[in-house]
Amino acid sequence: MANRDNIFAAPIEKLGDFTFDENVAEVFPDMIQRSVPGYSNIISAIGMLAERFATDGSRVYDLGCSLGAATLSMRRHIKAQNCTIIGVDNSPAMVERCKLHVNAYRSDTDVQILEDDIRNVDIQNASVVVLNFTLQFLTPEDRQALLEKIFAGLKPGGILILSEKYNFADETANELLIDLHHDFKRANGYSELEISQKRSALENVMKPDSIDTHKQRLSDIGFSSVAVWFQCFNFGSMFAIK
Ligand SMILES: Nc1ncnc2c1ncn2[C@@H]1O[C@H](C[S@+](CC[C@H]([NH3+])C(=O)[O-])CC(=O)[O-])[C@@H](O)[C@H]1O
Ligand SMILES: O=C(O)C(=O)Cc1ccccc1
Repeated sequence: MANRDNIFAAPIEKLGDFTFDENVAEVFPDMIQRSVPGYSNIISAIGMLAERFATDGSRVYDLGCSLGAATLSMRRHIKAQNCTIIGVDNSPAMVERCKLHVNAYRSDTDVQILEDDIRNVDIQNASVVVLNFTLQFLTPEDRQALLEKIFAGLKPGGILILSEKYNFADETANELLIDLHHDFKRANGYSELEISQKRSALENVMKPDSIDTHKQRLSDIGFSSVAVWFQCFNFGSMFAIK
């Protein structure tokens, strides 16, 4: 059984910014499952998309891989020969645990896990790039630069899978979708205090874009076939094909 997330359960006097430290890594599977609507479905579908898009001898990137859920889903599905999956995360606690998960099984598809900032990682010969709830933690300028680098490193016909929390220009819609997300968290056992303290801790570090901003930015960079393939409340996932 994975450890239960009770990080924000007791009142925190000096609430700092949310970080992916040891405590978060320890409870991460429980936290993400109870916090992100559709997370398991998205992880499964990333495997299915990787199976379709991974090509022989290419690289597959999982940027902000945390404990490697998307990496492992892709490794299970990929049939192409001589692919390498490269998972990258800058949290030492996440990377340490991710390596344990990856090394628990052998597979034909090689997996390398790197402790690094995704802004510094070289992207080349890529058939699939995954940003599963990672882009939202970068500044707007860094989001643009990273997506340009991904576009340049993708092979023609390669796919970017981009999952994010969204905001909505219409204030009524935005508030309703945030409320529904909070209902989802309540239904998964989070208290009002946990919901409000986590919300405050995330305020400075995670600034969601709208679906329109994402689509426009991807099209401007040169991606074709940009589409939202999943949405539940204010969370969703897009693909963009080069
Ligand atoms: N600049 C950066 N460089 C490298 N890693 C970073 C950076 N900024 C944030 N991260 C890492 O991005 C991950 C975001 S979690 C991804 C879930 C995973 N994709 C999953 O499919 O389970 C999403 C969430 O918790 O909402 C964390 O592990 C950070 O350390
Ligand atoms: O919990 C939330 O409110 C979220 O927005 C999702 C999330 C999940 C895990 C770490 C950070 C944010």
